[in-house]
Amino acid sequence: MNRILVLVRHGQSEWNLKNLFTGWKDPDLTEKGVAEAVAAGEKLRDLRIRFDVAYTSVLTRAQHTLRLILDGIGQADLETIRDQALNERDYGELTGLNKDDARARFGEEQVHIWRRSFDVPPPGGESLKDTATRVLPYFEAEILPRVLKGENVLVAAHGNSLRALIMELEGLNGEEILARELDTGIPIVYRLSEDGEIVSKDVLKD
Ligand SMILES: O=C(O)[C@@H](CO)OP(=O)(O)O
Repeated sequence: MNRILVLVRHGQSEWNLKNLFTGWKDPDLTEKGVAEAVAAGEKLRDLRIRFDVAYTSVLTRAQHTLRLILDGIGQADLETIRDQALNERDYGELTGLNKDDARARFGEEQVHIWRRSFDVPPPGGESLKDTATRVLPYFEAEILPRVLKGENVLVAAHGNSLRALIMELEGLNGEEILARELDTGIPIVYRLSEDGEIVSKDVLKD
């Protein structure tokens, strides 16, 4: 089996647990997040995919998730490329605020718009559209060509940077992608055709 692209959001982070806007801040995984990453590795090991390369962001929670997965599948020495292009969406001035406190302060609707509209950025931060503008050129230049030449590629990244990738891969519009919530530590396994069409997609949920 080749031309496999696996996308996995990092396991639960300390700031996910505290319900804080995280963005480019760098908390590590919680115990639950570690267990999620280990479980993701077990599921991938059962599929017996041998990866040719892995990509991740420059943030600890994604790198730690990737490391646990690679240990789990017996590929701890796999070539790993870390790039800021795969970082979480920058939440600007919301970074570090509790999401419930932000709703109380700015109103439920405004916070929903900041979190889940396509092109309205939070103050000082990136919209999903802005995130896609940095993630997609990197994906198209670095990651996709390796899949299309027949390699198996693992990407461990973040809720919103992966949304941008999924939007492109699945041809979704801004509204459709925002309705997708990505679970922490759940691998999505795509097999692509030579021209980048999706041949199959499996979400490795229990
Ligand atoms: O806080 C964040 O950086 C992200 C991901 O945890 O949150 P949201 O789901 O609100 O976009």
